[in-house]
Amino acid sequence: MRGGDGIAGYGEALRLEFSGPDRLTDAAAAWRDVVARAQIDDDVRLPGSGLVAFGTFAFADESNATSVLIVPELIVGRRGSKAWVTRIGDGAGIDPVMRAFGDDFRVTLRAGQTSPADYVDAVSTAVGRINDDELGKVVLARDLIGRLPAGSDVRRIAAELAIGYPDCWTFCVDGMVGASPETLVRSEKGTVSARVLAGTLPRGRDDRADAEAADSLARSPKNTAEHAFAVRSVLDTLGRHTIRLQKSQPFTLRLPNLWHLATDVEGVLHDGSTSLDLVADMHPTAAVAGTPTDAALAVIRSLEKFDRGRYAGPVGWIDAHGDGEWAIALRCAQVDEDDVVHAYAGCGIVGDSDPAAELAESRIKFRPIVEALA
Ligand SMILES: C=C(O[C@@H]1C=C(C(=O)O)C=C[C@H]1O)C(=O)O
Repeated sequence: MRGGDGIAGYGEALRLEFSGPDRLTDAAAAWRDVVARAQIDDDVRLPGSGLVAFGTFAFADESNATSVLIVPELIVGRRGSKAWVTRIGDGAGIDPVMRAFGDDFRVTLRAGQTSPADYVDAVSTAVGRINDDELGKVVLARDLIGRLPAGSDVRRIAAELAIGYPDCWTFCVDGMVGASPETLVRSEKGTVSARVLAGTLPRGRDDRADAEAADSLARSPKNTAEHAFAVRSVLDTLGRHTIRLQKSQPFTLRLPNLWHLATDVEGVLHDGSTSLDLVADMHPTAAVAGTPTDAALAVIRSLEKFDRGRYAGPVGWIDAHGDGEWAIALRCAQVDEDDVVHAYAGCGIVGDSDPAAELAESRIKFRPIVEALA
């Protein structure tokens, strides 16, 4: 959901689970099979109408988290002035009734497997490795943990995020809930687009300080270098699937909690890839892993003490044409079946990163989810 437009599913008509290094290509193939066997009646013909699966995928090949594609029994969608209902399989029996939110809850998150001091140490070690020329950039994250009262209504968290962060993509799929400012890829009727982020500064305390923050972000060699890595990785991959690939100039994107450096990319699909094929090829980008990818993933494995689960993985939806909208799962938390909440946030580390500043930045990135739970 973004800016009031979006799709919400009820029930589960089909649930497909994936894991391991081929989880994304397996999902792309499985979705082709599902579509080939489906009989679809869609008069609305808008992005998100007709047969749709929602998905959330683990970040790492070796993760213990399951990756899923879920086809709901009933979907309610809205885009601009149009709204629709899609019924799937036996969904004919379900009515899209409004269900009141469950009880209000307040949860405080505390440090998980990485204390703030551990994070500062990990960042220092990473800076050392970058300056030894082992790699150019690595994204290091830390985790927070908490527990919701039993049976809490996770929709409350999604609703808070959608209201507070209308320019972000708010998602809630299989307990993975968040509001991400960054897309991995969107495809719609042959046009492929992406919003790449990397480079961050906190918002200023007043208008003047805020304008200065945006200005210094746009001029900062550290942030522009970090941003360039992320844009290059997206252009390289999308270049294989598109023609007329264009990028905007980097611009400063204002969110309620911080400024990001952003670049929008758009091209014309030339090889019939579905949005999941593109996701499979693009993940993980330099925005959430680093560069070069393999060296960055090795540093993440050695310095992060936890399984990222679906954090920093692709989250979104795909329709019967293969079109879809996939965000990178950031500013998010995973609510497990036992009501335990794991939240994650990370920062792109380059050669001149200051560990204390990165810790402060990660704190601000936690703010959307920490506040939505409070
Ligand atoms: C890794 C995260 O964010 C990423 C890292 C950024 C940075 O370091 O500047 C900015 C946006 C995202 O690409 C996160 O929010 O957890």
